[in-house]
Amino acid sequence: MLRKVRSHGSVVQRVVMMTPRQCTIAKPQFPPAFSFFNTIVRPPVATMNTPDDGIFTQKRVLRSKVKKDLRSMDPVLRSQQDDAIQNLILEAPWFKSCKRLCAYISCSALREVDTSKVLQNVLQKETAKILYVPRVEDKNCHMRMLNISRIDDLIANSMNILEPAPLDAHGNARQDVMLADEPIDLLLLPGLAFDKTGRRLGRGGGYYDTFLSKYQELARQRNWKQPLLIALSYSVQILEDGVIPLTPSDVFIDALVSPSGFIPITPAAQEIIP
Ligand SMILES: Nc1nc2c(c(=O)[nH]1)N(C=O)[C@@H](CNc1ccc(C(=O)N[C@@H](CCC(=O)O)C(=O)O)cc1)CN2
Ligand SMILES: Nc1ncnc2c1ncn2[C@@H]1O[C@H](COP(=O)(O)OP(=O)(O)OP(=O)(O)O)[C@@H](O)[C@H]1O
Repeated sequence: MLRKVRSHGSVVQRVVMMTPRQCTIAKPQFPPAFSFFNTIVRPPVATMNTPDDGIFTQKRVLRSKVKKDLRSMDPVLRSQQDDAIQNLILEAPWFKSCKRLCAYISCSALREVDTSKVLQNVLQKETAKILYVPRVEDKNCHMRMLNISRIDDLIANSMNILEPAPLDAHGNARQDVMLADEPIDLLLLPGLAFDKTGRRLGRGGGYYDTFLSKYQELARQRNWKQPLLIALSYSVQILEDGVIPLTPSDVFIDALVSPSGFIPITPAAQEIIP
């Protein structure tokens, strides 16, 4: 949702992100320096709660627990796990051969698995890969995946997550993956918790589940091969099977990359193991 907000005397448009049970109005902030290692400055928030049903409460409780575990993770261990996960991806045949992919821009303040090395590799001209990254449009869990060709194409949104502006430096609309003529082969997904049956707990915005179900439908209509859905996970984020509450719109992942290796879940993921 775009809201006009008065900031130091001038009116600026800011994207205000809404989680399903909570409307959060972020105080305007000046964009920080562009960096993968951005930190979140939490603004004071106005909060509006609506009644919950049980399963969403269970999800919320689990999110809080995992966020706490992530915050208490030793930074050295975290950095080692970031390297291990990214090295596994960079060496994987399914990554090397992939031509078009969607990936998230990691936010260290959210304790997300770092994607900076992977993205740097993808954006080298020699790899000739086409990259799409998320941009929250904030209407009905609406997120688009837009094409970028340089890290400098990104600016911080109200949550301090880097994302592309809809227009590039020449004023041309960036390509939206939903309007592309060719399919993506791979999606690298963030998340708070995962299990080895393919369940994924996101941050509660419904952005990824909504996007994934729409993209899967598009691929079905066009007779395209479905993209591999591969989530990146610290060891502490892999929970016992069945512990993650499930709601009807949850989309299952194909595989996990954790510091201890690639964990295939679906037949599609088994097929790509050398
Ligand atoms: N790096 C990255 N980019 C992404 C996502 C993501 O999870 N990671 N998204 C995936 O959807 C979308 C953005 N959705 C987001 C949803 C919540 C929060 C967030 O900061 N949540 C806080 C709690 C906020 C609150 O409850 O008011 C948190 O998780 O601590 C960030 C992004 C698109 N881009
Ligand atoms: N395909 C969809 N279409 C419409 N709404 C959806 C869809 N998927 C999820 N939602 C809605 O999004 C909200 C959040 O869902 P949920 O708690 O499962 O999110 P999440 O999996 O944690 O987040 P994300 O999908 O962003 O990673 C719910 O209200 C859910 O109904």
